[in-house]
Amino acid sequence: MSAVALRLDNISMHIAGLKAVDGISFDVPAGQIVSLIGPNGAGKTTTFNVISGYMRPTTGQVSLFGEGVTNQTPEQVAKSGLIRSFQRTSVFPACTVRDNLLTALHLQGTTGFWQALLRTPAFRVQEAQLRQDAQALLEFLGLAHRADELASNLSYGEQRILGVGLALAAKPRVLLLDEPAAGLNPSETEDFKHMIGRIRSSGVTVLLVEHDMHMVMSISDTIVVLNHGRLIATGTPADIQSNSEVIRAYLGSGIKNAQA
Ligand SMILES: Nc1ncnc2c1ncn2[C@@H]1O[C@H](COP(=O)(O)OP(=O)(O)OP(=O)(O)O)[C@@H](O)[C@H]1O
Repeated sequence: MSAVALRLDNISMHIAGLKAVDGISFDVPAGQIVSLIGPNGAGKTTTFNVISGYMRPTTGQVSLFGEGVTNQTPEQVAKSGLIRSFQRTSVFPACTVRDNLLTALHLQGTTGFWQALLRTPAFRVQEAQLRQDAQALLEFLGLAHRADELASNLSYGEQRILGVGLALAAKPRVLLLDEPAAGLNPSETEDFKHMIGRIRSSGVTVLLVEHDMHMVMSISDTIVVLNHGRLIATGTPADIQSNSEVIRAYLGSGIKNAQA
């Protein structure tokens, strides 16, 4: 049996009297791509907010590789290895693609201000390592040919990929992706899909919220379906596509289009 990367145990989140999330429990197995789907207002973003420490749940526990992270701040959760990439791009537009990644990698660096100022040997060794890491990340993202371009000159799809690169620079064990395909054209969506596959192959567990059912059905190992704050189904893409409650609540007549 594979290890559990992320476990939600009876999570509820009441907001102004509304049960935005109502007693949900599910596991994200290590090394899998798991998608969280459901109609608008189902509670997906609220669940992400609870997992990543932006909201304190009304009830329940979140654990990451067996360690409780409920009620930790987003910074503490990130330190524990869970990084969230937001739907809105968060790149530095006036910096080159390479400098964006170097800045994100620097945030993980261990040498301090004085070492940097005095350019100590430790600083120079780390600097060389960061440049190598940035190059490896550029190649992983498929952005090596755009390395010296200003981020503001990238297409929307490339900026989204760079945004994920900034999250990867933090070396996550679990990556949360919020609607990665939103606003992407079909070829950008295809590129993004392949990149998510490469992220999984590199050993990072991925949990995503996504409305693009082509993407969800073709890349997910497991799908978790929410409706009105409750978990109504969990299973493989094939299970979910034939689940009558999910079809009624969400997939509806779009089921044919949802097939990978
Ligand atoms: N800060 C808030 N204040 C009031 N109500 C909220 C707040 N956040 C979420 N809600 C409500 O909680 C419910 C769940 O919202 P949530 O954004 O989690 O759904 P979602 O599944 O992410 O929807 P979408 O697909 O539209 O992003 C909705 O009824 C929403 O209006």
